Amino acid sequence: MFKSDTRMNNSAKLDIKCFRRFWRIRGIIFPGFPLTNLLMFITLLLLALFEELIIYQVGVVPSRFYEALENKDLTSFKEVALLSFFYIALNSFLKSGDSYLSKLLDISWRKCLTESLHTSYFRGKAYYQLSSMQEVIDNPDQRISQDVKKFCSQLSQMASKVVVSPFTLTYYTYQCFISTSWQGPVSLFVYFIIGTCINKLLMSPVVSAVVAQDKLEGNFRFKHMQIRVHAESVAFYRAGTMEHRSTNRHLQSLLQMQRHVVNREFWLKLFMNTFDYMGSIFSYIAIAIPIFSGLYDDLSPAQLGALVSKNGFVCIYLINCFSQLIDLSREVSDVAAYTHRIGELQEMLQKFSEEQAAQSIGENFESSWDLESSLDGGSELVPEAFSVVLVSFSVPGTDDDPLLEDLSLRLIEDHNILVTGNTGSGKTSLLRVLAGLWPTLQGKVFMFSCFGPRGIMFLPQKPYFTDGTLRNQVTFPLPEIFPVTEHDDERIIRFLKYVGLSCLLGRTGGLDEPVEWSWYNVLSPGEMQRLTFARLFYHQPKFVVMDESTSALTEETESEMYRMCGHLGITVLSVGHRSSLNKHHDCVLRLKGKRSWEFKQLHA
Ligand SMILES: Nc1ncnc2c1ncn2[C@@H]1O[C@H](COP(=O)(O)OP(=O)(O)OP(=O)(O)O)[C@@H](O)[C@H]1O
Repeated sequence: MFKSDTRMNNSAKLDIKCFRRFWRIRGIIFPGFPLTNLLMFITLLLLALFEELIIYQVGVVPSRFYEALENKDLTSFKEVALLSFFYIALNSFLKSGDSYLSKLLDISWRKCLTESLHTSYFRGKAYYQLSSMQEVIDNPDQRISQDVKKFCSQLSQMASKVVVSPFTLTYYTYQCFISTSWQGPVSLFVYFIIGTCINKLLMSPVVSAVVAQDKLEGNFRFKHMQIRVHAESVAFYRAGTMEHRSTNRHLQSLLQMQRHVVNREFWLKLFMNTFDYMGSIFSYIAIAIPIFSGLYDDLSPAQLGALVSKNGFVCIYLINCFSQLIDLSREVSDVAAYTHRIGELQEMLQKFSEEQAAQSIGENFESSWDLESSLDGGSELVPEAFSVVLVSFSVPGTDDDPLLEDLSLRLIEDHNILVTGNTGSGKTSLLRVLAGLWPTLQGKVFMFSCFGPRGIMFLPQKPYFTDGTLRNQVTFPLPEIFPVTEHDDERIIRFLKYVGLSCLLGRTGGLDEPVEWSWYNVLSPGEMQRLTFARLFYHQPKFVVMDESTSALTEETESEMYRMCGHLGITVLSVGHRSSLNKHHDCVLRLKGKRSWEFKQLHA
């Protein structure tokens, strides 16, 4: 496993680090251009503000009803009744608009954030490095798909409330001050400050527990995915019982953590409920102070009733604003937890990106396919793929124990090389070094060819199939924008036929028919290797590096594949164990274990 010096901080809290991470995410969900998200957010705020104004009008309607009824004034009663219907209709419209806009914002934020993470995740080989660093960054897939989704939806639901609350607080504090003098607002503010401090204390443990719960959630989902992907192997081993136990173990840890979260939330909720109910009592105390101190003694009963109703609403609403802020703590703790998980991923991806930028300075090969030279066909075909000069390497993170030392090797045109050696001697690792996936300890790999159809291509030990049509499998990894020529169909069909897979055309219904099934489930290992060869012939690179790519084929088919490579002018470096491979290669690199190796001509 890869090791990293950047250990992730497990004690996720609502602290300055959380705010810093949130601020970075803010830059992504509110990009400088286009301003769509910002405009949507401002509209949402205006809607929320307008909603608050209407709520105030609705809130003072009962006091007007009191006045009209006490004075037995029918005209004014009708007016108030009509007005209240209008306010209610307007309020419903504003509430629905608010919820509609916040959902749109949720989608738009999710798009920005996920796309930004995708950009860093698929840049260079970050996805590969992350997959080898599970102990540092758990479940990156869950962070990108689930945590981002929950982050955006929670944030969009609470954002307008948080931003609008200073305005409503100011307004209702002012109204409260008018009706209860300074005692009312001051006592309510003291009450709120004490509440916030207690809330902060109770919320921090919830944040770290939610982070841990999300990690276990990802592990549980991953276990199910593992069984789904390897269902056949599990069935062959009759390992259902064993896997059942293991999956239940994951579930148990998850549920245990969920219980832990619930326990911690209990105290938070207990406090929130107490705060809410105490708040409503407090609001009556705030109104009682001026009444009992004789401030309104000169008012008639009708006027006093209307005033109590109006002031009662103002104080209760002010308390309600405070309560709402405190109630938001559950959402805030969730958002803080997701902020940490997304932030950690961003930081790790940023680190990879910087490392890659530093590494690629001075290197003369591209990390992705060079399509330019394939397009214009004009670049020079280089007679040498790479040159390995006195290279030593080890599994990254175990630098003191090299797998191979002082290796020198060149792959030149028409000189096929076979790499053999015991299992675990470092054959695949050598290919990782050649492909730039692993760094070297000493020495250097000089790449003279680009990656791509006119350069060098790597066929990994485990065949890879993307989702999509049969054409997508053969032309992989060329992107859709790559021009497909009119000869393509003919070439694809010809190579499918050559590798003995023309039957696939019938099974899929044609080159461009989308298929629902997974290629891994329907193709045998031999068929997968044949399809990989069809892909190789289609691209017809100058050089190919193959890792046990014929292990599932018969010797006869293997010979046909190598014959076609020779016919198409593809120079091969193969990793393999079979002696039948010797005849297709000019020299052999034997990895002897314990860091040593030997290089020999095969046909003297
Ligand atoms: N990601 C990794 N983390 C830790 N150890 C690793 C990792 N990848 C490879 N190794 C170790 O490095 C050594 C060389 O592995 P490698 O895959 O190169 O062997 P190989 O010669 O290709 O074996 P085989 O013939 O079985 O494919 C092995 O001992 C393996 O366990």
